[in-house]
Amino acid sequence: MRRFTLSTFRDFGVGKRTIEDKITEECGFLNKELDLHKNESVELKQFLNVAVGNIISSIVLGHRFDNYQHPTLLRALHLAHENLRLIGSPSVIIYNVFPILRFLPGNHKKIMRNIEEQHQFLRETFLNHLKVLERDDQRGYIDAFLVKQLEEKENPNSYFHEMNLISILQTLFAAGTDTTIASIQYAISFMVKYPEIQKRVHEEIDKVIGTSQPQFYHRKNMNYTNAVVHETQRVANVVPMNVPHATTRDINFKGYHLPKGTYIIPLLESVLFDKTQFEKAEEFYPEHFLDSSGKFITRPAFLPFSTGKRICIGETLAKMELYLFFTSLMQKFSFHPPPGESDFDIKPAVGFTSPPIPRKIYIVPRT
Ligand code: HEM
Repeated sequence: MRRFTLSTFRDFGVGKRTIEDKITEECGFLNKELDLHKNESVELKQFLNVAVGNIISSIVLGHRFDNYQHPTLLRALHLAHENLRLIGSPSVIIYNVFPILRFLPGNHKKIMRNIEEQHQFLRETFLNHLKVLERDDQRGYIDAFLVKQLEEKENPNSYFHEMNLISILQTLFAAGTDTTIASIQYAISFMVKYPEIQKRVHEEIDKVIGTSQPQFYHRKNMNYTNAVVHETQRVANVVPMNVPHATTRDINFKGYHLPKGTYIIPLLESVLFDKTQFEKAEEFYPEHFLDSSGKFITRPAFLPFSTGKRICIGETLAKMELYLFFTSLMQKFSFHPPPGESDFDIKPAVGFTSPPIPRKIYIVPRT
């Protein structure tokens, strides 16, 4: 399924201009929505939800939702995000350690109910596709999966069955939206908190891109902005517990014997905040990703997408979304604390992913 998903993502333009065109198109819609709230204080999350949700919709369904209030998209995103919050809640962490507690009421029961509702919802809305499937005109991931399912219908062991498709859609909506939205929220929040960094990003955009549409190829000349985006991902650490893994054989790690099957939680904080790798590890310091002449440099400990065989499959897509949404928002607007608030704290929410606790931000158009 991982291989099928990666190759189908490529067929539908991930890593190519086609997906870039979809993202830049969505940047335009997002800017228009925000423009309706210029010189107001708003929570950005509601707008970013739909913008990023529309990119996943374009890949899986083959179309975006025109209306930023569209109930189908909002419901799909709500169900996906609520469970990510609940999975990281204290009662679920305790339940994971002591599964005997499953008989007691608590968030673990709500998660199961949500999953059931989500499956039902995805089946009713997105799989309506089946009725109009055109083998030679596949619109997105769902069509590609359904064509494969038809091809393999004589194979009783095929992985291409409805339950797998529903689970994949559920995963893509959860993993592919919440993390990216949280990262863009952090990027803008850091601009609010550090106006002098915001000013440098604006200056670079004006110099390199001017008033043209930001494109991914600009990134090679956008050293400072690129460093800001990387530093955002490092400090934000939006998947703090990573995804649980297990040892596939007995191993010896730093003198500890870990038998095959040992449950491992590889905390990304151990690399992202490693003081031997980042000189001001606890601070927001874009210079971590710049050399002495101001050129962008990568760092080996920069692993927000994890590493190894199960590294995030959405890395290429997420990097493009993060860079393009951030730059085009910054091209059109400047971001400030709401009038009368001088202190702008950025606090992470508790959950499996860790977005900033939503705060209102004052939006000013750049003329
Ligand atoms: C800033 C955005 C993102 C971050 C920080 C992020 C981070 C991660 C991390 C840390 C993992 C765990 C890897 C491991 O098990 O070692 C992961 C897995 C995964 N991510 Fe992402 N991700 C992001 C965006 C996306 C997007 C846009 C998609 C899909 C469109 C996606 C789909 C997935 C999937 C399906 C997995 C499971 C892969 C597997 O187990 O084989 N992610 N991600």
